[in-house]
Amino acid sequence: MRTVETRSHLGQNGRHIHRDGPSVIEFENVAYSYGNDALLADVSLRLAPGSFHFLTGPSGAGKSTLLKLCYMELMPTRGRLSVFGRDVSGMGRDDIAHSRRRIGVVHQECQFLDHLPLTENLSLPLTVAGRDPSGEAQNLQELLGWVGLKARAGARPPELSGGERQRAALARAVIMDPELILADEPTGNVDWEMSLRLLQLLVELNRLGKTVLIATHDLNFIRAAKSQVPTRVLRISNRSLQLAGADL
Ligand SMILES: Nc1ncnc2c1ncn2[C@@H]1O[C@H](COP(=O)(O)OP(=O)(O)OP(=O)(O)O)[C@@H](O)[C@H]1O
Repeated sequence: MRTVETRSHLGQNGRHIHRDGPSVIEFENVAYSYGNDALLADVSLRLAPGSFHFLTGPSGAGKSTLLKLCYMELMPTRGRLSVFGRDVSGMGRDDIAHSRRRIGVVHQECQFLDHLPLTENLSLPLTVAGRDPSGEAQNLQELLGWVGLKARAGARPPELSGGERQRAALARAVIMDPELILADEPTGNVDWEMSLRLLQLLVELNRLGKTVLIATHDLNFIRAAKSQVPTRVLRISNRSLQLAGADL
């Protein structure tokens, strides 16, 4: 693991995190409905800076929906949601875009531009943010090394294995040095060895001070994380959030 190299780039926000500071995310009695029926009702949750949380629950319970609320892709139907201390209901488009830059997202299905090599795919968030990727070449190389993909820098996404794509997705999610990482089933398509490798990367990011929220069905993955880092496991059940039992 190339911890030292990576710290120079990824520790920038982490170093300043006060773990007892304002919540990164706070749900207060939040409800969300796609149609008439409430999918989530009365959800209250606080993610403290630097905390590591899992979100679990049956398929269709609303895990991805809750992550989308955190990323402000969806807005609560009822209740109050604050992201980095700001009530999302008062945010305009620019505020949302600004807050999103502080969040790195790893999706269930990694979306890449298939015609571009990996390095260019990874530097897209920089371009979107108006930064010149050529000035960040060193950071890009460090990130590729950190996720073990230096040798694959010129490969196009369809040439990558499932595990390589997941690690590339994680590298892309953290290229802007986010304070919060949201991962939706990051181990969905990879074997156990690769799951552990991804876990190691996520734990390392958390040790650099980043707040981590992972939605997963994979109880073994959760158990492996619990042996390495203090975590809280939340379960969506009956449309609300509960702390999972000590069996996990
Ligand atoms: N855009 C949408 N419009 C209407 N219903 C939706 C929409 N997105 C999701 N749903 C429904 O909301 C419910 C929760 O979906 P969600 O993806 O949040 O669950 P999940 O817990 O992440 O599931 P899984 O573990 O299978 O990924 C599902 O019944 C789903 O069909």
